[in-house]
Amino acid sequence: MEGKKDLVNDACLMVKAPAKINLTLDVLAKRPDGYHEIEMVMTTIDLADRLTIYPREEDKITLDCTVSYLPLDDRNHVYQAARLVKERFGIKSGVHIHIDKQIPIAAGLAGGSSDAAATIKGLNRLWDLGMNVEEMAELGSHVGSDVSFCVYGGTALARGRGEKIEPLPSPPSCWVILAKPPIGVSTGEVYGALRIDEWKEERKSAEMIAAIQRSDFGGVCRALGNHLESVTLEMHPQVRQIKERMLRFGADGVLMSGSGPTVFALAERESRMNRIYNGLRGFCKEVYAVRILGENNR
Ligand SMILES: C[C@@](CO)(OP(=O)(O)O)[C@H](O)COP(=O)(O)OP(=O)(O)OC[C@H]1O[C@@H](n2ccc(N)nc2=O)[C@H](O)[C@@H]1O
Ligand SMILES: Nc1ncnc2c1ncn2[C@@H]1O[C@H](COP(=O)(O)OP(=O)(O)O)[C@@H](O)[C@H]1O
Repeated sequence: MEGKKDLVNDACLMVKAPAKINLTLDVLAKRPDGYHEIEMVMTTIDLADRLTIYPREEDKITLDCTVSYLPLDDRNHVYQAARLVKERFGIKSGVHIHIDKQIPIAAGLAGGSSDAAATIKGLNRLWDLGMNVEEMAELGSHVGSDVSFCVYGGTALARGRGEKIEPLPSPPSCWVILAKPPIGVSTGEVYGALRIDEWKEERKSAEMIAAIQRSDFGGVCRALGNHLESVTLEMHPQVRQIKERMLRFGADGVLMSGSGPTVFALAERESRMNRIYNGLRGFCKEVYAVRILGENNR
């Protein structure tokens, strides 16, 4: 492995990068800078990439990854995050970062954003930079809109273009069954196809926050909502088929995450989780059953 030749020693640091799901995603307005003003409730789940960070003497950032189809240069969010930390703090040494990729890519689960957040948190520890969570979230927002939330983790309301974070309590404990159809979705394309002038969809974030605060699982299921869902459903009819199948197998609530195409079902009981998981497996290659991760990990 070329990147590991000049490692300082065997000392390395491991950081977990969990995926997120959107319990809500309300689009409020299109902004002059091209982004959309949004409100969304997100929570991290127990499906995670793992990063191993090796210090190196040479002033260079190198990456390797368990999957072959991700770029390992400055197009990778991990590279961008590491470069940003080095620039901000004037660090003259380097790192090699190994990415153990478990989160599906371009899936609406913020895999790349979570890797970037884990890189910032890991380098903060490795180089003893003393950044607090707010400072790391601010730095991360320059890599992507979802990176700030991923720095906080847990459950939170995200506002602005996604970078203004207010932590929330954890939703009631439940199973999350995820199914990703074999298509990748471009977040920019989905936002771009929104016809915001004709927008009449109900906003769900306030109702979701109230249900979470009451620890009301039924209320959480009723408050699920995503304004990007109809756009992606129109582009990819398979997403609707997965939703229908999940409901038929007994899901308590079903929604597409982020810009998609991953769809998740919530289930309180393990028996339901098993039914949904087994019912989806013959239909879709990528199916996961995981738990919500809980409180934020500040
Ligand atoms: C939709 C969401 C929901 O959590 O996630 P994913 O589906 O990507 O996981 C996020 O809003 C995605 O965040 P992220 O993936 O970090 O987006 P960015 O890289 O910042 O932006 C990609 C593109 O999406 C559009 N964009 C993004 C965020 C936003 N509030 N308004 C936008 O219009 C812009 O066109 C931008 O160029
Ligand atoms: N470390 C990374 N992991 C995943 N995708 C990455 C990474 N770095 C850059 N990307 C690019 O970011 C895009 C979005 O990926 P991802 O974060 O997985 O999806 P999403 O924004 O839908 O949650 C992909 O086109 C991918 O090539």
